[in-house]
Amino acid sequence: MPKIGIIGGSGVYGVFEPKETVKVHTPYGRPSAPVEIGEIGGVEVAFIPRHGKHHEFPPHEVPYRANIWALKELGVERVIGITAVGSLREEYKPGDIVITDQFIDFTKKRDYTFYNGPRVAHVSMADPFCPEMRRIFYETAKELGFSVHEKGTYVCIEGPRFSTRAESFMFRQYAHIIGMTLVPEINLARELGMCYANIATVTDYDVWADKPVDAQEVLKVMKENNYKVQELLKKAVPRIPEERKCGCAEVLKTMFV
Ligand SMILES: CSC[C@H]1O[C@H](OP(=O)(O)O)[C@H](O)[C@@H]1O
Ligand SMILES: Nc1ncnc2[nH]cnc12
Repeated sequence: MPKIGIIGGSGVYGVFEPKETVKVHTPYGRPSAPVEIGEIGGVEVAFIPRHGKHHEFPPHEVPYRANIWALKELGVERVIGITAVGSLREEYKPGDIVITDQFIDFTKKRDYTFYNGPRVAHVSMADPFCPEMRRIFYETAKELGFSVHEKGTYVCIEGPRFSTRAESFMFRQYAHIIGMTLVPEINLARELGMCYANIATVTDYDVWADKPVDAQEVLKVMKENNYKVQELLKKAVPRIPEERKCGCAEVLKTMFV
């Protein structure tokens, strides 16, 4: 059973040669695509392309609950979310990698929880990312010589449109990177006691800089930098300890009312 699950974002459609493809049905419908099972550096891993095999799910229609539920059902304990993000700061440059450590939620109408009653849960989100995985990804990216940021606050917008200049200016006051998919993927993983880490690749300077971002630019830059994500996963995944000492699952003890 794979203990590590990877959710690939825009431009990331396969991170290994799958040994098996599993069709999972969940109480929340089907995941974005059948789950691919394979190996990275000798470690069994499950993979789901977030937007579907042919990028058919826009960010606000991704079946986030089904994706996380399917991974959980397959035995996954740690989720690695790969995302393409815009930069809100000069020093976060296109091509850089960010090991996100905080987020701000500006989404509007998604399915945020597995607990819509009668069971009620309030999950702690103060430190939402797995510290064990974050350390491993940061150190490995540095070893590989990549330009990597140890921290970054990700503001998640509803999309599918990009921001206005006024919105971007506001987001710049308190976040470093911007995307459309971290929420509610991370909330849902945490509600099931899973670890979550985000490897974000910067693709553009959003709309505050001279040239406003467009989708073609995001996909082009992501394609050019895909090898970094592949190399990082290849080297870092085998370093993730099987036994979790991070405490991410501790939230389950206190979240139910
Ligand atoms: C293709 S442009 C916008 C699109 O790219 C990012 O996707 P992901 O986070 O899944 O890599 C962004 O969040 C939007 O969904
Ligand atoms: N500038 C941007 N805004 C929102 N999502 C993005 N994904 C990649 N670049 C983005």
